[in-house]
Amino acid sequence: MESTLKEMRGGESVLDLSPKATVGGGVEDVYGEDCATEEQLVTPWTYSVASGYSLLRDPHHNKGLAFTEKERDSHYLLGLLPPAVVTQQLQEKKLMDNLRKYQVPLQKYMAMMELQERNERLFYKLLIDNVEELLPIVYTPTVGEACQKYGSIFRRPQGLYISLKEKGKVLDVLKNWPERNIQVIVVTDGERILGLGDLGCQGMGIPVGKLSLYTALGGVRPSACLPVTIDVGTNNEQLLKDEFYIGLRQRRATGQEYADLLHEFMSAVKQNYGEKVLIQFEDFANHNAFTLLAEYGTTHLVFNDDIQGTASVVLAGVVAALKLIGGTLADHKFLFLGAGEAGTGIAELIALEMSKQTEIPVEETRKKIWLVDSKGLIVNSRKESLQHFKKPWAHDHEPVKDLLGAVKAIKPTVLIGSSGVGRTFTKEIIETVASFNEKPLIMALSNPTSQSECTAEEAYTWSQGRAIFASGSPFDPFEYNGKVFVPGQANNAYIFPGFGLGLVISGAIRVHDDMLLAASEALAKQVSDENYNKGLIYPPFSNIRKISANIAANVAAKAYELGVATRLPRPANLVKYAESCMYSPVYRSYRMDRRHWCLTIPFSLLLHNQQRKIANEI
Ligand SMILES: O=C([O-])CC(=O)C(=O)O
Ligand SMILES: [Mg+2]
Repeated sequence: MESTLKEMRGGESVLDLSPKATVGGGVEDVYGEDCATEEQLVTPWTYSVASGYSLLRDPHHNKGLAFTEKERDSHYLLGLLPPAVVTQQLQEKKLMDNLRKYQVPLQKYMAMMELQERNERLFYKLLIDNVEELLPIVYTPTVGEACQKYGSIFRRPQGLYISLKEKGKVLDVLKNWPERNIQVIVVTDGERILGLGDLGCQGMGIPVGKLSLYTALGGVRPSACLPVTIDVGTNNEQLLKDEFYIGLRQRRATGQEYADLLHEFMSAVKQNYGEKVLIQFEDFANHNAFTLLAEYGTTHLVFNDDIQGTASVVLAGVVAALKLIGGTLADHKFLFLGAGEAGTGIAELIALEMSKQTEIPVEETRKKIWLVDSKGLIVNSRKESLQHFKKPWAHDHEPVKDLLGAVKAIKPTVLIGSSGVGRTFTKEIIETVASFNEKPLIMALSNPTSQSECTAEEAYTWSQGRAIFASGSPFDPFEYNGKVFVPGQANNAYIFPGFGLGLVISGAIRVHDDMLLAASEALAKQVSDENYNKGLIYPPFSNIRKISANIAANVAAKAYELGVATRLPRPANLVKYAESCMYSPVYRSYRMDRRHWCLTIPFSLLLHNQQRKIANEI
């Protein structure tokens, strides 16, 4: 009985004893049952959806004008819609026409959020079919501005808010979420949103945006995704004074109080969803990001996107770029501006890959990699005062106070910006790097666009068209001396959706560095000669579902190899399996059929009785 209740909730049921509509089977039904959780394997073979007015208000099932005459008749919709019946394609065309009329990206963002709340399938259809155009709207850079203004643009809450007020009740808060079969959680505490700093509770835009990409780019069902914001206060004075601020109006809790709330959250997640739910940490400040990953990496399925996802995507770009700049990984010398989550995470994964390729110990390969932070080059004489995650990067060298000095002293072949501070790759710095490299690899990773270390135009112009350039936020193609250069987007969006899908389909219970290398390798392999000819070191996002399936397959294969996969037996063809598991946003047809109706009613009654029983127990 208990399982029936779970299944019906997982099956998006509503408690309604009026005649039920059933949803015809489709690929994603198979996904829900075959690829989701064990419990779902026994899901009743009919889903119930709301009818009438509530069906039009239910974003999971609403199709608007695309409801057919038959569906309108059988689902009590007659008169509730104007007479025209249109296809999903026509709806898509109209929405794209409307979106393109907005001049301001934030208006497009708000229109997309409204669509997500009104008609989820159409939202994902639009996003998947127009990914290159819409990614910068629902994701970086526009999502950054949306977070900054979240208090004013806030309409309906999305995701789950867990604040200090809920201390001791976090499990109850999780139970308030309507979906039961959660596979991926993205959680932030809002302290370091992109390169924009502490945005407190308004950071919610990030987990919401990342999870939209989990579905659109990685094919994880929307109902299996849970965005969470942990609100422990904010140190952002402007927000604390803002009358429209939506979060706790207090300074950030730290130390034991912070650790206790996080611990309660992590325990409640495991208790409520089991050990196969992926918890992705996003945009935590350095001091907490490393601690949380170390603390929960051995007990939970956790992944830090800023440390590990960014590392994997940048390693893929560097490996792909070798075709253009020549040499092996170990032939290159790397210099980073920024020694936080992204910088040290990328550095470590590059050192690890170098070590695997050369069989030289990682302690040695690290010496090819240099990092600069706000106090200058990280060198041995600074070791005592360095934060623990910077210590492995302290090499023998005399002190150097800034990036320009470090560029001159180290003479890197690869320059990577991960400091969160915009416009720090100056003309002099790029000209200096270009003076001793035929083809310097320059990666300006900080987000959003305002925080990028340099623009695409600057990188190409100041290197006289010789730089291989990629950036965290998107830049338009740029023409220099008659040649069009297309900058690649070195953004973890290439990695996390496929990476997460790989964990989900294999039922992995732990993340391992080798899986990050596997994801990276799969991504680098997707770059074609046509891409290279344009100076690209990443494949276009328009192929992202295929890329994600390949990443997922490589990650899942590694999970099986490492013995951390629980979904047995291992599917023979993991790429095909990953593809077959992906959510499709195409509308499902709803039918009314006596056979189903008869079967649906008893389930509903059982559910109804079960709910009543629970209510009595409470
Ligand atoms: O969200 C993005 O675009 C990439 C990312 O994780 C960050 O900058 O923190
Ligand atoms: Mg991030």
